[in-house]
Amino acid sequence: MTKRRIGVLVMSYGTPESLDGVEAYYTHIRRGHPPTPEQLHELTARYEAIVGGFFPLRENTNKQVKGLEATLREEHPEVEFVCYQGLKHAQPYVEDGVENMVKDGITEAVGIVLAPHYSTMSVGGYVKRAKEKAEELGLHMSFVLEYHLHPKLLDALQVRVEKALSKFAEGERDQVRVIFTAHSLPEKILEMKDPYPDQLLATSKALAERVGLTNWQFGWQSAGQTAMPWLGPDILDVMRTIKEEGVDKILLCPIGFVSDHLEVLYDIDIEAQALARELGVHLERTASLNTDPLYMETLSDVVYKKWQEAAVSK
Ligand SMILES: CC1=C(CCC(=O)O)c2cc3nc(cc4[nH]c(cc5[nH]c(cc1n2)c(C)c5CCC(=O)O)c(CCC(=O)O)c4C)C(CCC(=O)O)=C3C
Ligand SMILES: [Fe+2]
Repeated sequence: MTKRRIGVLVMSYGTPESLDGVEAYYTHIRRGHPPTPEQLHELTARYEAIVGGFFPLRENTNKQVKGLEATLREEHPEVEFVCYQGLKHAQPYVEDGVENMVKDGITEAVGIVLAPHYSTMSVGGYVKRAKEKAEELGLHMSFVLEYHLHPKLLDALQVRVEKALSKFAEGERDQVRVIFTAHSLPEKILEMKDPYPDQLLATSKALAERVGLTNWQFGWQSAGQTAMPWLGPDILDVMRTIKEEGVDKILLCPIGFVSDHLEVLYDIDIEAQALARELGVHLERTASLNTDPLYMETLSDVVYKKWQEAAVSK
């Protein structure tokens, strides 16, 4: 008997294939408007500083998709899960992923984004595109919208916070200010009652409680350079402010990201580290989740539950 096949559309931001591809990628992020030469130069320089010949997010996403498929198959051998990639700003695009499932004869699928916190602008954007394509092609799809308090996700993050804290001298750990961070979004999301800030705070609080942190706060990172206001405070400003208050040990914990990429390897490891040196601050950051088995199990768990829910309601 052939097994029932279930498609899983695994969505992620996407990254260029090469330095030559940065312009097309940036143009896609800017909804078809090419960047100015200065903007292109600035972004290319940031990639050059981290890539060393390859783009880490591409490899990491490939591995996460494979890891999720392996975990789903191991945990649920009675059916056959098949994972497809759908990227927001690079090929294979979200729509390509949906089309590939249909071409392979998939008739039921679950979509999930490699980002644990829901916001209309980010996760909502991926889901809207996948839904539209699925409806057009007659594919039955349901979507995981968030998993920011999943116990296994929190387990994985807790281990990382504890490990990073152990890099500070034993008697100094209670002086370390832990800053949980995520990608900033335009402030206008607040008017739309977007759940993003609250979900990020919920993950932060859950972790602080598990680790027993009393000395922590939340900060936004990687805000865009546009005329409209973005959510703040920015972590670079937070670092300056708390240094003035006497804090000289900081741990950044980027809970909004699940992979090593530009915002972690450049915005934290290069930009924030340079500021830390300037301020005389000892700065550490938690390791990214990448293919941590606990993260793969988190994804597998929420995908399976969503598929079951959809199968029952059909
Ligand atoms: C919420 C959010 C996440 C997390 C959730 C998710 O993962 O979806 C995220 C992740 C990422 N963002 C990334 C890269 C970029 N994002 C940009 C621009 C923007 N990001 C935004 C939001 C987010 N971004 C927004 C509102 C903009 C303004 C333009 C727009 O309205 O869309 C720009 C343009 C230049 C700049 O502004 O720096 C770049 C290069 C990469 C890939 C890194 C790599 O390749 O290693 C990743 C994982
Ligand atoms: Fe981004």
